[in-house]
Amino acid sequence: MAASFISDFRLMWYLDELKKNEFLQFKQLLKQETVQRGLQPIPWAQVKKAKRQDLASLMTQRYGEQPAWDLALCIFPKIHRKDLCDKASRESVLTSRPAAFLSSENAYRAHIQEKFIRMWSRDSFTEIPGCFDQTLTREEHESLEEYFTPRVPRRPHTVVLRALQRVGKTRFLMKLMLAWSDGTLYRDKFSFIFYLCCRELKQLRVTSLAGLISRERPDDSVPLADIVAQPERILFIVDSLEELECTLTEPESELCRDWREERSGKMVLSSLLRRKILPESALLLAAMPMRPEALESKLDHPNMQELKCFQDSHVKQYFCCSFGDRGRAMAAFSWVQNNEHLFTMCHIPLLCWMVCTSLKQEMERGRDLAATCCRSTSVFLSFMFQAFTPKGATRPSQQGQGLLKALCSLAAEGMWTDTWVFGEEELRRNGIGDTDTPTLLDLRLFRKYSESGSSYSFIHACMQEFCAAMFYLLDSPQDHPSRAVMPLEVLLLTYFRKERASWVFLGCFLFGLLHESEQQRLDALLGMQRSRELAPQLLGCLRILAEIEDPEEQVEFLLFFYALFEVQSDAFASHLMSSLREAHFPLRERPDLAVAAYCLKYCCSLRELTVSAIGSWKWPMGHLWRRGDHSRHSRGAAGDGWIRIIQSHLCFCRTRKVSFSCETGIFFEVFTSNPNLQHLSMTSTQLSHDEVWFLCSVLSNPVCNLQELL
Ligand SMILES: Nc1ncnc2c1ncn2[C@@H]1O[C@H](COP(=O)(O)OP(=O)(O)OP(=O)(O)O)[C@@H](O)[C@H]1O
Repeated sequence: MAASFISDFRLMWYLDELKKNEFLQFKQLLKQETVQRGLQPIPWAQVKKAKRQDLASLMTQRYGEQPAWDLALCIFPKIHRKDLCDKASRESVLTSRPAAFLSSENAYRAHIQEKFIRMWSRDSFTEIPGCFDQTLTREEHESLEEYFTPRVPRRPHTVVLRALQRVGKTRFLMKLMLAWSDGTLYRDKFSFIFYLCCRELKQLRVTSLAGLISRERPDDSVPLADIVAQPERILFIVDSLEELECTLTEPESELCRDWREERSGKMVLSSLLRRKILPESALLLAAMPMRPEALESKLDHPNMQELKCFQDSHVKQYFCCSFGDRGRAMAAFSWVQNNEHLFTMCHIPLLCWMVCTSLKQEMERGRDLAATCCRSTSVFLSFMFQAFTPKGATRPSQQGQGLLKALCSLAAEGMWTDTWVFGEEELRRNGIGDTDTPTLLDLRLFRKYSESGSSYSFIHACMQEFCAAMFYLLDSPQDHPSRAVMPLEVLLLTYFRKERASWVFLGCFLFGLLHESEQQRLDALLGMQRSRELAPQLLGCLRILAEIEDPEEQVEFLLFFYALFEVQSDAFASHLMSSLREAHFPLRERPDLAVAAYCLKYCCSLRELTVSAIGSWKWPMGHLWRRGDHSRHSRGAAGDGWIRIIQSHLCFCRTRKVSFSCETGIFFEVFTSNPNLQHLSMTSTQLSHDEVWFLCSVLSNPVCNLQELL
């Protein structure tokens, strides 16, 4: 855009930004200001009736372009619109730059646009045309603008976007880059935005910040030194921070002090994040919530944000678009919505795609979803079955079964060696040949880890966990090519003791595969009947765990509960749970409630129960109770239903000691129906005013037999 064009219309554009009352004040102050400066005032009658465009012309004609502009800049702060002066000074930096600078900037923007459009289409099999596109929504746009609006004057900005794995962080950053490259975002804020992906950075043994920037610039007509001379106009985006395992605790002496200094990729990044190089630049980091640990304390006043990419409405929209047929889509959606586990899964786009793919195919084959897709294990099994069964066949070919076996072997090795990205050697060791990788990519089980190189990962960590669980049904760990792979008993202990943070669903999948209704599908998929042999062994391990002394120290109850929930065997659950005397578990997300409700039903000998509600999940206390109307209960949210089920289980059990450390008193009501409950601990519980009222009313209830309240 020509600079002269901008200056001709500049005053009018700025006056356009004023609200009606601000524009009136501007006119009043214009009169005073011209008098004070000894300038000849414009007749008030003309000023009074002038619209914004007219006033801009009157001022420019009477005083000349620059003096008219200076007058306006002096008036804006007086009407509390200093932001317009700030905007003007930012723009003047932009327009005063030499033509070479502007053309280099434009070339860079064009390069970014091309690069990110290419990246977008590379990994887009989950995308639904016309459903989610490359444009930022209005809300996304507003929050991104807000992130870099000064909160603390003169402090450089560091924003951290946290979100779970595969939730769509990179996708969001791609949209940001595209919006910036076409001039709709941060136009006045940043001349350059550099996107650094830790996945790629990890592969660089030696580099410098200069090197990282140069990799991205197609034209070097402007020396790099000129670009970094204005660091406040640069934004660095760092994606997948957790990949680099950058602890940000490296000794200061090892960090770079200059953007040209060479170090490992990790050290250069650490120097940038710890503000040793280009400290005035802005930073936007995307990372998983807890990785690296205590990130917040290691950065300079970071603005921590949670990225919510795929919400309930998106899940619904995704179902509608991917099914095509609205009736079927809505049937499948309401089926999923009533299943806490599947619905939670669907908030990760990739898993939502997987759920839709499985449900759609099961529905097309006329199968009952309640029988084929009711738990996470069954959905994964459906997906696998469909992926490996050729069109028109009823079961996988022998060759397919061989590949599946190799895939499961790879997954098991990955779990034990904490590997999520596999190179050619690991693939070959586990029996996956060069010709198999395109098949696995086609089946959407694998994805290429980075554009360059030949490393692969499962499409989602859950998929790796599922395949690892299947390995134990397929093969004997002693025969695995890697000695790291341990026997089943060790796996279960490791899982239930939560010794490995990255093992989230492994144990659940293992037990889920034992479910009666999976057996036949599993036999057909694997071409053998090992699951029946394994069942007693697995259940025996669970029994040992349930009977150990001091269980709280030894196992994570909730994981144990989840495993039982996946098996869904009443006989087994009651056998294991009926002797359980203590249970201690946190409730973090909505599915935890369903699982706890299922298991507590069988805990008839429970003596002590500790339930803590942690995390940001909002407890629906408001639905359950309103002061002055204790009898009315609304069951709006699905979670309310589970709370009521838990309450009703607690009503019947002989629990005497109930140690609650909830953030709210959602279970208080049980004290009004079960006199066996005699002890309540609420240390570190913070009750709202309403909840205190509720507790008082519970305590005065004749059925309440509380003897001890801590
Ligand atoms: N709105 C969406 N609609 C459809 N698919 C999506 C959407 N958002 C993300 N995806 C898909 O989900 C997958 C993961 O997305 P993305 O790589 O952006 O997530 P991430 O959080 O950056 O992952 P990671 O944790 O591996 O860094 C990709 O295959 C992407 O195409």
